[in-house]
Amino acid sequence: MSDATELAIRVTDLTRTYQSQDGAPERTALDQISMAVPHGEVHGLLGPNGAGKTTLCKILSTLLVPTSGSATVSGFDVTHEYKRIQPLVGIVFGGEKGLYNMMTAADNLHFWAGLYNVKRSVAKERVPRLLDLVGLRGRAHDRVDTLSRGMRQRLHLARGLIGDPRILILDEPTVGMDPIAAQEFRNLIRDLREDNITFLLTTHNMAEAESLCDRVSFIDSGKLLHCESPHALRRSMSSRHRIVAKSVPGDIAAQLEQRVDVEQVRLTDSSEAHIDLTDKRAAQEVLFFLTDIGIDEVSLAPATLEEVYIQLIGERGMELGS
Ligand SMILES: Nc1ncnc2c1ncn2[C@@H]1O[C@H](COP(=O)(O)OP(=O)(O)OP(=O)(O)O)[C@@H](O)[C@H]1O
Repeated sequence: MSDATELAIRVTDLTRTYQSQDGAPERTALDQISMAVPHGEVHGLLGPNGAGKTTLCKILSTLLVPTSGSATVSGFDVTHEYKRIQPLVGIVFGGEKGLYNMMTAADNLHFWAGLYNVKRSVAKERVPRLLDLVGLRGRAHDRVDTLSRGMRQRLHLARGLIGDPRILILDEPTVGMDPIAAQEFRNLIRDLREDNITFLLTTHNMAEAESLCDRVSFIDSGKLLHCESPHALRRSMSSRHRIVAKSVPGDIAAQLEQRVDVEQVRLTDSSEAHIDLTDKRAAQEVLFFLTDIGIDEVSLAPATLEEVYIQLIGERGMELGS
């Protein structure tokens, strides 16, 4: 057996192209991507519109075949052993796909249980349990078109779990949810981690990726740019050095702003000063200076994942993936 069996997902030199209509050149959605995701990891797929994230999710859930290269899920090849993969993988696509509006929440889950070959007796126990898990037991007998968008997303998650998957692929699962519903959804994912489910999560929400993911892969124009923990990425990729200090007097803030290596000094509502500097050395100097004059609530703050994203991908903005 190959070492791929130790991994939930292994992708090797994976390329996927799409034929275009009207004789236009074919489009390369994934360009020789390689990555490995161990069991139990929450792995984020980040990148701009058209980067290739959904294409990767579809290949791993055996909805699409690769053009070249290979991918395995729990050691099974997506092209040749897709029947072994299907029972292991749950898919949750954001938006409207995958639920039948005219059917009730419970009937939708029973329907999908049938497609996943879940025994009736098992489904009878599992459907109410999953509805409970996603907070929809009270709406079990309501038609899907009477549920709010956030509720439908939670029902999507229950649908993704109906086959008792080992790997759950979530493609923008919180899109369109209000902040509370999205928070509850994230809490659910944290709870599910306890069951050692592996998650592949596509999101444009950097705070979500930062709070949920063990590691993230940045994809841009079908290529993998970086694959690291959010924390490591924030530390290694950031060219920004920010000092956060409490109770900085106005004259000191003004004095710091005069330094050539200080980009900006911003005073926040919580009486913190955010001092952005051009390099690490300058940051250390300012750090020493502040502690010297008795300001002891002072620290270096790494960039957020969102800032790293903008740094990596932002400059090309809307051109990407077009
Ligand atoms: N069925 C298709 N036919 C032709 N081209 C496609 C098809 N599906 C996707 N593409 C193209 O492949 C590229 C990658 O698309 P994909 O949907 O994988 O990106 P994405 O990263 O998921 O984007 P988004 O964040 O907008 O959902 C894009 O250029 C897209 O236009």
